[in-house]
Amino acid sequence: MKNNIQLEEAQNLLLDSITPVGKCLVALLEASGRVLSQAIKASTSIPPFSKSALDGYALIASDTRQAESSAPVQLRVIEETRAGFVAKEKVVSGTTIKVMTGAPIPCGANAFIKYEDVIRNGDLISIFRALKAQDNVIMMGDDIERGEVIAHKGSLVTPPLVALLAGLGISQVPVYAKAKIAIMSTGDELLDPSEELQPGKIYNSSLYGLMARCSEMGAQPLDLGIVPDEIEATTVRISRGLEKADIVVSTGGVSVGDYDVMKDAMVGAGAEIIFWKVAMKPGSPVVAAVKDKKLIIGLSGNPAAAMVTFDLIVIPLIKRLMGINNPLPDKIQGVFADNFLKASSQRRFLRAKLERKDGVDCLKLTGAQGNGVLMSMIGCNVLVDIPAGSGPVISGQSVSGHIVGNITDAFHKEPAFTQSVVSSI
Ligand SMILES: Nc1nc2c(c(=O)[nH]1)N[C@H]1C(S)=C(S)[C@@H](COP(=O)(O)OP(=O)(O)OC[C@H]3O[C@@H](n4cnc5c(N)ncnc54)[C@H](O)[C@@H]3O)O[C@H]1N2
Ligand code: MOO
Repeated sequence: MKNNIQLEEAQNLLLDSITPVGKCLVALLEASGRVLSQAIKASTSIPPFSKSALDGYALIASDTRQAESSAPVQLRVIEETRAGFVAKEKVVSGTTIKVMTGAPIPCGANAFIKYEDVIRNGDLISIFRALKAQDNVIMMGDDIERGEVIAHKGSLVTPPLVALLAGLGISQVPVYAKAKIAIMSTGDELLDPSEELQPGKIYNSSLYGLMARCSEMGAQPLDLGIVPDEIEATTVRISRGLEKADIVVSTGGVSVGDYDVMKDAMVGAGAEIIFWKVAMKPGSPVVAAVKDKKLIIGLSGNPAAAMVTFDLIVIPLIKRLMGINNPLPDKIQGVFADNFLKASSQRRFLRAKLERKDGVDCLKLTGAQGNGVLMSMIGCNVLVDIPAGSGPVISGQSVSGHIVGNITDAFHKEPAFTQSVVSSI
């Protein structure tokens, strides 16, 4: 068992020991947010035929070579067609077919002219300028060529990709299966939020927060509930989790107290401890074990510490399980926009929010940084990484951080809506 290792070593040790879960085919809408388990090749072009970019007339460009404002060329209208229909007639020299936007190019034609640029009189149109072949034609394959790879294995299925897949007539999408993450919270003090609060007890916040995080990641959380601080009960619960899930995550019981039973329970369940303690604050007592190639990760009981370590250690594992090639959080460099005066002998992760001001990426603390303080997880999208042995961090100092949430808000100037305050009920 390794002890007190660096975060990067912990991340890599765990990432190296897992492979993506299975693959499956899902309906198009269900694929949104999932990861492709194979590359997608276009079996058809988009558009599948050349078509008109505007409402107008299909013609042969060379027929208009002599056209001038003072000497228009006249063409005879022989048919009308529109999107969804194929013209029956062929355009031959001296003729034209009226079209609506999106109509397939009629046989014989090679350009379109818009209504506003012609004068129609009976079945004749007058054209006052010369056109070139392909003018106003959206060519077949303009968007996607048949045979083109439109998305690679490991790509995230985003809404534009859903649209492209639909455009190619793909209704079932090959994706990685959802990772199943079983989560339990240990602690004799814990109550479910549905229960009445009792003296000395607290509500179990971590279980719900971590399960919600799993759902947000597109994984499937399995609720293993609250477990008392007893080795045997915890062992049984770990084993139950291992039967059903790809990873088992627990909170609490990882420190050195008399009731910190997690390591013993992991061993009791037949797992081998990989490491205990990571050189970071919060969340240092995290413990990881493996049984039959499945990981069990014991996070610290302090709610914010549990969430921070979940983001830095467990989420990359979930991403890898679901086929994402680069699962570690992206890094960002920014200007610290606060004062954090506490010197730190340990490497410390501060909950912060990215705000772009006058083109500068500022990292502003989201609130108090105590290991149990959950409020500052709200709005936190970056964990500022303060190296071990640092003195106070002051405003204006350059810092680096790990992106753990949605940072698009940072680029919006105004809030999208007026926020109303909701009191707890
Ligand atoms: N002698 C030492 N004591 C402690 C050390 C140490 O190094 N030496 N480390 C401290 C640090 S740092 C942490 S973190 C904790 C880790 O302890 P545990 O993982 O065993 O966590 P617990 O003691 O079970 O809980 C800590 C704290 O969080 C509350 N808690 C626990 N679970 C939940 C939950 N699901 N929802 C909400 N709140 C929860 C719990 O009541 C405690 O207050 O050890 C320190 N001690
Ligand atoms: O390591 Mo504890 O999780 O710092 O709060």
